Amino acid sequence: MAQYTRASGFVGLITLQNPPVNALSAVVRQAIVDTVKIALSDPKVKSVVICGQNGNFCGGADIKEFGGEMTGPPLIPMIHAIEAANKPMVAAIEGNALGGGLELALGCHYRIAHSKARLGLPEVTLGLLPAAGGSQRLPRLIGVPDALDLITTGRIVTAAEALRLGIVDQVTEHNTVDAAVKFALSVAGQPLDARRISTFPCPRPPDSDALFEEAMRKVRGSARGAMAPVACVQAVRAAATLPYERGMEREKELMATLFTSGQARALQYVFFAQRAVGRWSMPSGAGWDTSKPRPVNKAAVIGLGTMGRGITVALAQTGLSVVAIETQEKQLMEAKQAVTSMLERGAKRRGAAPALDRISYSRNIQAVADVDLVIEAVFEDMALKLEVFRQLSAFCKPGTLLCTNTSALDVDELARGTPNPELVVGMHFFAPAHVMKLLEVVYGKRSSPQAVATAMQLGKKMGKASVAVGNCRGFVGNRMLRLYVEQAFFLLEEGATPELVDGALEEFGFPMGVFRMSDLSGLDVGWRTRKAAGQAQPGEASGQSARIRNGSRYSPIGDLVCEQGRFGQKTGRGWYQYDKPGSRVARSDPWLHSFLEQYRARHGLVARSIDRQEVLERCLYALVNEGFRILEDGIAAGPEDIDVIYVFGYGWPGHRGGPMFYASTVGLPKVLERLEHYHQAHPDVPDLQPCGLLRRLVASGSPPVHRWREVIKKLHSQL
Ligand SMILES: CC/C=C\C/C=C/C(=O)SCCNC(=O)CCNC(=O)[C@H](O)C(C)(C)COP(=O)(O)OP(=O)(O)OC[C@H]1O[C@@H](n2cnc3c(N)ncnc32)[C@H](O)[C@@H]1OP(=O)(O)O
Repeated sequence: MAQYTRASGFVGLITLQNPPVNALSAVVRQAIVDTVKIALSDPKVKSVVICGQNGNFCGGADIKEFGGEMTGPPLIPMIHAIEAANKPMVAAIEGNALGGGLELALGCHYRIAHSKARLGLPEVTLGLLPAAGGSQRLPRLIGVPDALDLITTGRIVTAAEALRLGIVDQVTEHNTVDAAVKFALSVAGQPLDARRISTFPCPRPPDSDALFEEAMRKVRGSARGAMAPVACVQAVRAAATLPYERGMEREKELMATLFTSGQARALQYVFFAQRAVGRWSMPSGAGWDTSKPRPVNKAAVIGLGTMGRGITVALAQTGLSVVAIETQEKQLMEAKQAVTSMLERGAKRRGAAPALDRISYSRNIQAVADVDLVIEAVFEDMALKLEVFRQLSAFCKPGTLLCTNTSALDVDELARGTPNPELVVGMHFFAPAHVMKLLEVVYGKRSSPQAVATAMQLGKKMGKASVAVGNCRGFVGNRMLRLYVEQAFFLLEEGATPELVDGALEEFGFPMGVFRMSDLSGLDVGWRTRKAAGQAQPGEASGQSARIRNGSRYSPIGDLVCEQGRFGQKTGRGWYQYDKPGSRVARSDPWLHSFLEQYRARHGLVARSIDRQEVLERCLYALVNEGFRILEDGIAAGPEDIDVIYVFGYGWPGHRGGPMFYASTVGLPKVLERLEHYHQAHPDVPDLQPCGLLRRLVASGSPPVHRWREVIKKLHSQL
């Protein structure tokens, strides 16, 4: 709702009240309409201030209402009434003014912001556009180029930047409502014609056609099939080329298309999934609501390779003191230089001072003596990690949390090697660790809920989407990825090319297909793991037996490509060819195509025609099927956990909502039917056999994704 009071005798004060972010629900909109009427009809009131309760102006339209039937007064006429008011309307912005919240403020005649306020139009991240007049008012207020930037990216700006751009009229360090009331009194009675943004002409840059074409090219390049960024450009173009009323009509049309597209629903699901993963739980029942994190003020990072350096930067940027430890002098010096320049670059981007003095460097592991938490990031080798953990257990103060950054190793085995296994958790960072948004927090059988809570809180502080998952080979992300990549290899054997597979996946919305991604990350990484597991066997055998491991189909194609020294971009050759080692532009490679032909001939395989639909179904449904197994095994607590991991760590397109959400939109019966079909066609691939949980969900009427947790809970309680 909204509370109406009078301030300083002559100012009507409307306070939005809808915790926690004062979202513009139907009730709030109705209350705004009612209180504005009261203020405008009260002859004693000379001007009006709109503010939000609890230091937060407004987080925008109530996203939860988007799924259902819209009730209550619509936003657009409400904001028009505010703009048309004959008394000065002043927005007092503390905390967040986002989306519809900022659009409401743009309807006011003046905007006063606190120095810590954050303003933006992030609708594009929810698959929408600022359709309460924001796409038409903002360009009129700050010009087309800046409006395009903010609206197409959803970028949130500080009060200082908002002042510089002309979004707000004044920034205060003091009480914002007091400042706004004082300001409102000072402008009472002044003419308002020049303050109604909708009446401003939109400043049109001389080269506006080129500007919009460039903006469209840019969003099409990065949107990967997402509709909202394109619609945002179209809406701003309407602001620049049409009168306000017609621009509003265009905004409405574009919004209607987005609203019913399915992409908005997917992105809004991701928004809530991101929040849901914070409410983590462990199979014991312990979770976020029962486990208190330990305070972490000082942390250590052991091992300053690529991952260790990124983790050091991420920790220092969070405000922690960090001891960065590397035993080799030369590597320590190199790492120090690299960390310094990463921090300096980051600070320059943010316009802040680099956090260089938060880090101390040491060659001595005993420097961990006074830290609260250690993140070990040495080479992925169990014996080496066990030795490091043995030393940490000797030198750390009691209660220090011991985290291992690993993408594959067994967290329980590592914990067993320490006297306090309850203090051990996995923290699977993604490279580059200071940039990538995902963190898998891996709890072992004996990890204490407090240790998990501490790692989860630290992840959140680092700005990561942190997901608590159980311990198994590959955890959640890599366990599912293995099957996706494996299907891509099988498709090559059956007649596909890397270009076909990558083309289908990139058209789906991945930034890179399997093979371009493998070239980027290095083919040798997986080869080393397969060799260690005894799967990759040197030398070329032929016939079917060469393609079987432990009774299941195996493709040695990746191993054979590696045997040629083709490790991807770094060697200038991989699944594609590159101009030179390190170059990034992938070109089709005739060598690879003839290698595939010879391979098929040697193994008696007849190439068949494969279409993009089959590529998608094989790769994506195999991945989704493993996701169901992960849920069945209790490694992830719900589909949201898996979806957040895939959207934030594996390039899954957000507008498709993550793999489990995607499966629900395809329809679980269809996913089941296609998996059954492919399993029948490939009985030597047991992973294609549909998971029991998937069958169970289909048998129980394919409930919507938000109800899967109930089915899984029931399933686990029956075991
Ligand atoms: C015809 C006109 C139609 C449309 C035009 C307008 C469209 C819009 O306005 S769309 C909404 C645009 N706003 C946003 O995208 C902001 C979304 N919110 C956030 O980014 C953040 O929540 C925040 C920065 C405002 C606050 O962050 P933080 O303090 O970290 O809190 P949480 O994110 O954990 O949020 C707390 C709690 O609030 C729920 N919530 C937040 N924003 C909204 C919202 N706009 N509508 C509904 N609910 C919202 C959030 O889900 C959390 O609750 P749960 O933990 O229960 O999920």
